[in-house]
Amino acid sequence: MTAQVIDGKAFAAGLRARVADLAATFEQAAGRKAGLAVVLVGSDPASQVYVASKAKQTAECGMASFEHRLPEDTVQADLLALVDALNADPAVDGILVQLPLPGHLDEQQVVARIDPDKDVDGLTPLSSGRLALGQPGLVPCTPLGSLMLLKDRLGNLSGLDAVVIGRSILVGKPMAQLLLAENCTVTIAHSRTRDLPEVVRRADIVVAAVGRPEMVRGDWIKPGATVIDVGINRLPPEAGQAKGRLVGDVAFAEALEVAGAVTPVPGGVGPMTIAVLLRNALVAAHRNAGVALAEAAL
Ligand SMILES: Nc1nc2c(c(=O)[nH]1)N[C@@H](CN(C=O)c1ccc(C(=O)N[C@@H](CCC(=O)O)C(=O)O)cc1)CN2
Repeated sequence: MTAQVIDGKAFAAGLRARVADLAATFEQAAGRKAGLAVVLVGSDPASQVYVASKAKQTAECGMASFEHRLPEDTVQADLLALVDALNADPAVDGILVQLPLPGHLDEQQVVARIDPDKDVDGLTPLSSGRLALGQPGLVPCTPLGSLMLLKDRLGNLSGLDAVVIGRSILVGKPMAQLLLAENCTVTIAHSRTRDLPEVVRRADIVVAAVGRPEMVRGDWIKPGATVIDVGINRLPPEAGQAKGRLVGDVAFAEALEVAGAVTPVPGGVGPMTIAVLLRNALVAAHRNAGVALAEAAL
């Protein structure tokens, strides 16, 4: 039987609609809009597209969008000064610095400078610590979006075997923490993992976040498993085409033959990333303004 294709685009649209409803209620209660600031340094083409989408979707949800585009040769001190100014701005509830930053900048220092109460990316040391300790806080967008898709498909995840392939700060590590908090038995696999296919074959849940096109093959997947593909890789263009095809880290057609459910690329986890960012910005706005929010509604 063919696997269910998990429609992240539709799920993200539903989440954005809920955010928009609650953003309007927030504006009534707080007497101002919730505000999200996004900082882009340089001209990476993919980052430009993501930042433009973030600004557009923020405004569509009825929140204030503050976009800061800085030149490629921006120095660390100037970027830190902008973060400081956004930290101090009462109209800004959430701050996101688009990653990756140009190589000459110290990413960790920039992220750590963000006020944890405005850390809608969930990447500051305090947010990471809270997640590890099981304390409430803001959680990185892609892992939280992936968890929402998993819970929507599977309900209770308790006791399931989960393998996360990749150990990045942005996805792999927080994803593993979230699955652990749901009482999964979690394995984090990475480039040095021995016999990766065999490790993956044991998993009821596979989260692939390695950045290697179609690396996870169909015969690695346990029959009926739920596969979340976080990879977004552009293949070289075929003859006569300007752009190459987008593929994930999972061989999608092969996975469809074995898995119980699988996210497509595009249209799976990707759209959830921005929808969860808007959700996090709204959560931060409520906390910063002292307005109550039933977070379960999101
Ligand atoms: N500070 C951050 N930087 C980056 C993050 C992040 O969460 N915080 N994530 C990624 C990029 N990203 C958002 O920033 C992002 C990636 C993908 C998508 C998306 O909707 N993808 C579409 C396909 C888009 C295309 O055609 O290229 C999909 O999968 O359907 C949205 C946001 C790295 N940086």
